[in-house]
Amino acid sequence: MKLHTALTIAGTDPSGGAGIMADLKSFQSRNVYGMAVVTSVVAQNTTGVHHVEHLSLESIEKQLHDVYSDIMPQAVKTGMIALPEMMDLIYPYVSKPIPYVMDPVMIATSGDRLVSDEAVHFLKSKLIPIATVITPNRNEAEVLADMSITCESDITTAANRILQDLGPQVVIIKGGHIGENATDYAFTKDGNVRTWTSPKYDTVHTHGTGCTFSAVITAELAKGRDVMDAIGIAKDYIALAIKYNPALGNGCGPVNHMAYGLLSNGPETMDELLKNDERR
Ligand SMILES: Nc1ncnc2c1ncn2[C@@H]1O[C@H](COP(=O)(O)OP(=O)(O)OP(=O)(O)O)[C@@H](O)[C@H]1O
Ligand SMILES: Cc1ncc(CO)c(N)n1
Repeated sequence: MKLHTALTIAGTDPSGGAGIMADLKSFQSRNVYGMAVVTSVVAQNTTGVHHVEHLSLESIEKQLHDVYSDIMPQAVKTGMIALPEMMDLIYPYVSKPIPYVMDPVMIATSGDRLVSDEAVHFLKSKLIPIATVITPNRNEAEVLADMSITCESDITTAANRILQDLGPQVVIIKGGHIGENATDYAFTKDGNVRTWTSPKYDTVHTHGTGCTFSAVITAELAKGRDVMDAIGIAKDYIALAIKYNPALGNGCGPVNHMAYGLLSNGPETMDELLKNDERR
């Protein structure tokens, strides 16, 4: 059976809610073969980040080499890349001609900082310009556009600044932290704007929502799906994952990666899987 392939380059979460663990769960749920390069080992759980250890550049380089020299991913995403030197090293790999989703991770759901100021500068000058899609939340968009965002028109201004000054193909400003509903706004380089809205669930269990959302987009792009369709699937996936969260842990708990597959009539029916098998 032929499977599409996707790679995440990010930090870890031993409690399974965010980072690489959330990415691999998302890839798997979307029937994509997931691969992972670890940048930093993070001791964290639903209550916060408690310790961070960055892997050596040598280790990251060897992991990247082992993936790309053997199983070429059809799409790649980056999450927590804490240091500018790591970005330098990752740059040639994410510049390959496959979709690149960059989640500009800066701060964990718990409020803990995950990357240095210098790394944010590098993110803007190096990685964002070559990204297919970037997925900042409100705070991250404020840092990237260098302005505060308090209303819908600020979102448009910030997105246009990001597109013009930093140059990704598509910027999605996520509305998890803005407004009464959870509305996400996508702006493309060629002037298209689209929004997706779901109810905003009144819950603390949103640990790893950003990682999950961008990982589902990556999985769909790996299948060759159009960016806007990929975002629509990711939006439905995250809304159900939050709604049916398993209420785990003592703090901000993780989301439910099984909800979308169980509850939606997604395209990956058993029939389709079998048809793919026959085509092999
Ligand atoms: N309470 C909520 N109810 C419904 N959807 C939500 C809620 N919170 C976030 N979302 C959705 O989850 C996705 C991720 O957005 P969010 O703003 O939480 O990202 P983030 O802050 O980067 O996540 P993280 O906490 O992992 O860093 C978006 O599609 C957003 O609209
Ligand atoms: C490793 C990692 N990446 C991203 C986030 C953001 O949620 C997190 N908490 N941990």
